[in-house]
Amino acid sequence: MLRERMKRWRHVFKLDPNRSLSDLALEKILTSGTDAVIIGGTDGITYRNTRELIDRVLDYAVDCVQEVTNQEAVIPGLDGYLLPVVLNTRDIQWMIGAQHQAAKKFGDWIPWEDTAALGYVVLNARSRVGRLTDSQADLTTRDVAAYAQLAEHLYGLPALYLEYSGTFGDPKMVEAVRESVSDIQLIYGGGISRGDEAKEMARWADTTVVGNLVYRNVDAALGTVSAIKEEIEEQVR
Ligand SMILES: CC(C)=CCC/C(C)=C/CC/C(C)=C/CC/C(C)=C/CC/C(C)=C/CC/C(C)=C/CC/C(C)=C/COP(=O)(O)OP(=O)(O)O
Ligand SMILES: O=P(O)(O)OC[C@@H](O)CO
Ligand SMILES: [Mg+2]
Repeated sequence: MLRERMKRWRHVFKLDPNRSLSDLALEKILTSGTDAVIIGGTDGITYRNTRELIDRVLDYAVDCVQEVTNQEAVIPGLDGYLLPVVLNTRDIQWMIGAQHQAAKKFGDWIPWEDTAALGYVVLNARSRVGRLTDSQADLTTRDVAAYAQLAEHLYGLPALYLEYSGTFGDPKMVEAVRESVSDIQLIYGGGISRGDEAKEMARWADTTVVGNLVYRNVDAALGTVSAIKEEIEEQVR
C-alpha cells in the first residue's frame, strides 16, 4: 500500500517531465540511495513527456510514483499516484475541482490502495504553483499549524506538504508544524541547494524533497542524500 511505503521515505527527488536531464545525470540520481522519485511539475506536463521520463526511470529499482497535475498525463500501471490538494488556495479548482473532474472520468479505474492525497500548503506566492493556485502564502506559524491539524484530524490526509518551491523555507515554520501534529507525514520541499540545508529541514520533516537542484547541479543534489542519511543517524543516536 502506497501510504505505508511513503512513510519510509526520508529523501526524495522530484523530477520534472518538462525539463531535460542527460542519461548520466539521471543514472546518478536513480542510483544515489534516494528513497523515491516523484515525477511531476506544474506546467507543460503532457502524456508524452511524462511517459518518456517514466520509461527511463523504470529501468532502475528505485520507488517511482507520479504526482498527477494534469488528468490527461496519467500513466497507468505505476506503483503509486500522488494527488495534490491545495489547502491554502483561494480557488476551489485546486482543492477539489480538478480532482472531482478526474475522478468523474477515471474513478472506476483508479487504484485507490496505491493512491494518496498530499495536502499542500504553498508558502511561496511567487512560485509557479503559488501563482497558478492563487495561494494565500503570507501565513503565520499558527495559520500553517492550523492547516496541518485540519489535514491530520479533520480530513484524515496521509501527508502534509510544506511547499516553498524555488525558495529555501523557514526551518522555524517546519519545526512549529512538526510540533502541532502527531501522525501525519510531514513533507518539506523548496529551494534546497546544499546538503546542510537538506539536513536542517530533515530535522523536522519526515520527508525532504529536492527538485530544481537536480537540473542545476547534479553533484550537489547527490550530496543531499548523504546529508539526510547523516541526520537520520544522529536522530537514532
Ligand atoms: C489506470 C488508470 C487510468 C489509472 C489512473 C489513476 C489516477 C491516479 C488518476 C488520476 C485521478 C485524479 C483525481 C487526478 C487529479 C488531477 C488533477 C489535475 C489534480 C489537481 C492537482 C493540483 C492541485 C495541481 C496544482 C499544482 C500543484 C499543487 C502541483 C504540485 C506539484 C508541484 C508543486 C511541482 C513543482 O512545480 P515545478 O513546476 O517543478 O516548480 P518550479 O517552478 O520550482 O520548477
Ligand atoms: O524545486 P525545489 O525548489 O527544490 O522544490 C522541490 C519541490 O518541493 C517542488 O514541488
Ligand atoms: Mg521544478
